[in-house]
Amino acid sequence: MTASSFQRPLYLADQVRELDRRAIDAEGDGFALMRRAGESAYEVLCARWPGIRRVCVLCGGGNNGGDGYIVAALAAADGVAVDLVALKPVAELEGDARRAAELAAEAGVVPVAWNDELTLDGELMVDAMLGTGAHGAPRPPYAAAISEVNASGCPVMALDAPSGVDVDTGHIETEAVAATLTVTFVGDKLGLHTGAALDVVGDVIYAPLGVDPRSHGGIAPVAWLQTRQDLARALPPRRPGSHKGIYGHVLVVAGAPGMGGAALMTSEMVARVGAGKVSLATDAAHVSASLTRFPEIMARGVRGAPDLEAMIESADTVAIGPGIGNGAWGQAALRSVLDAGKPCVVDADALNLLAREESGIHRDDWVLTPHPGEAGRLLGISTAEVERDRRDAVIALQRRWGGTVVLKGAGTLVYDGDRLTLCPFGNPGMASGGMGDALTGIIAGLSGQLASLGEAARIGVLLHALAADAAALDAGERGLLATDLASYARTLANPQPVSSHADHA
Ligand SMILES: NC(=O)C1=CN([C@@H]2O[C@H](COP(=O)(O)OP(=O)(O)OC[C@H]3O[C@@H](n4cnc5c(N)ncnc54)[C@H](O)[C@@H]3O)[C@@H](O)[C@H]2O)[C@@H](O)CC1
Ligand SMILES: Nc1ncnc2c1ncn2[C@@H]1O[C@H](COP(=O)(O)OP(=O)(O)O)[C@@H](O)[C@H]1O
Ligand SMILES: [K+]
Repeated sequence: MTASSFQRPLYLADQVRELDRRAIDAEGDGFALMRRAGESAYEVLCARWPGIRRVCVLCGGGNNGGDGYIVAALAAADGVAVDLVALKPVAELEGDARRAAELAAEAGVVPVAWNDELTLDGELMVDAMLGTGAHGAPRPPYAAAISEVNASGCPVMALDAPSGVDVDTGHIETEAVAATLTVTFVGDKLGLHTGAALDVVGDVIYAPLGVDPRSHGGIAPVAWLQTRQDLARALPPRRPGSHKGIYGHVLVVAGAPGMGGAALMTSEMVARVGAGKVSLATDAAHVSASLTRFPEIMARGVRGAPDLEAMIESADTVAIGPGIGNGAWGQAALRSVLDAGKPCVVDADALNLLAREESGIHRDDWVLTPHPGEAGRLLGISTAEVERDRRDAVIALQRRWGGTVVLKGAGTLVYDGDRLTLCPFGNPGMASGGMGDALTGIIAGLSGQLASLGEAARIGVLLHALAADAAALDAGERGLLATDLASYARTLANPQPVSSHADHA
């Protein structure tokens, strides 16, 4: 896939430090960059908290602290009362951070050394304790200061990253500052957009500080942040002369005895995002409900392998997994699908069966959509290990199983062996049963309309999350159901205005 000009590149801490270094070399002055970091943070602060009277700035001993001293200097010069808590004595600061502290002193800011007796208050806390130079869990006195910031109950603006977050992975080892917003500098960081970090970053505002990371050749981003515009780019209006044969025939294999809901939710989504034809192979007991609810979907009860093989034969893509269980029905169905060698989207119980039974399988023409638990089973590691480094996990899954892997959960990652994309949309209302089935249907439904299965996975993840956001905007996150997504998914699958022949007459 070609790089979308809309997508924002994401980097690791070491890469951003290298970007900093190159920008400083080009400019010949590191302090100018730090000054711009402080200035842009202060601008964000004033826009978000206009008329603020009192701030508390906590500064660490490195350059992240330096950014904080600049913010403190600017606030004090503006007549804002500043309490500055220094985690390292100013006399021990070095380089640019030292210069920034001098600037704050000139503006009348008097630092107070951190001690456990301090009670933090103010209208706003500014977290300038740890940035890209942090390694491992926060050590004393940072750990205590982080707890104290969180206990204060004040809004928090984090500079570059909330202290305590691993900016490479989003992992939080012990405790991180819970920010209201994070202003991140020079290059945006992967770990601010996935996993546990999402609970503490607040709104992430990217401030490039005049540095264009893309102009610094040789530093390839580790991932790309999707944008809404990606949908319109991928899903142009349909050709007026279209017929159903060109948009793909998707077979959904889902719903072992007693699990018909998953089959209906998956196949409804296939149809709603515009597949040309949808068939459903399910347990015979679910057929009449399916026909009643969706007469457009060709539902058949599967009695044995020959039945299923015939249905697979006539399909372009197969989606398998939702509600297939781990019993005989599911095992036989998965075996038939894998033997047929058709492009497929594999989810849910099919992934658990794969993890249990298939040792050497590796394919290009499939999409696997594990949530972190399923991902752990596929890799033979724990869910916690998957979540500790989601990027590492999705890359390992793709290497092991091939194709395109979607690692679900907040900050969903999609990796096709070449490009890693991160979906910044979606909301906690999606933590409800059936949401994964909807995603499987959306990806399979798009597969016949896009250039590759990998693209169907990327665009499907985006569309699914945006549909959930639109639905949550209407009626809230709590109580959001997978079936609520259908009408929004349809709208989002048509991002361009629709024209009819009559318009051209
Ligand atoms: N001139 C530059 O390089 C620029 C740097 N910038 C800022 O500088 C930051 C990076 O600065 P640094 O490289 O000095 O790193 P940091 O300021 O992020 O952290 C380094 C300090 O934290 C301590 N530390 C590291 N891990 C710790 C842990 N787990 N527990 C307790 N203490 C720990 C180190 O001993 C050191 O004192 C960026 O995040 C950004 O905020 C920006 O001002 C832009 C310009
Ligand atoms: N907090 C969240 N933020 C964003 N997306 C979420 C969140 N929680 C769940 N999701 C998404 O909802 C879907 C849930 O899928 P899954 O866990 O397989 O559900 P189920 O098995 O119940 O169908 C995934 O696409 C996941 O990324
Ligand atoms: K910070």
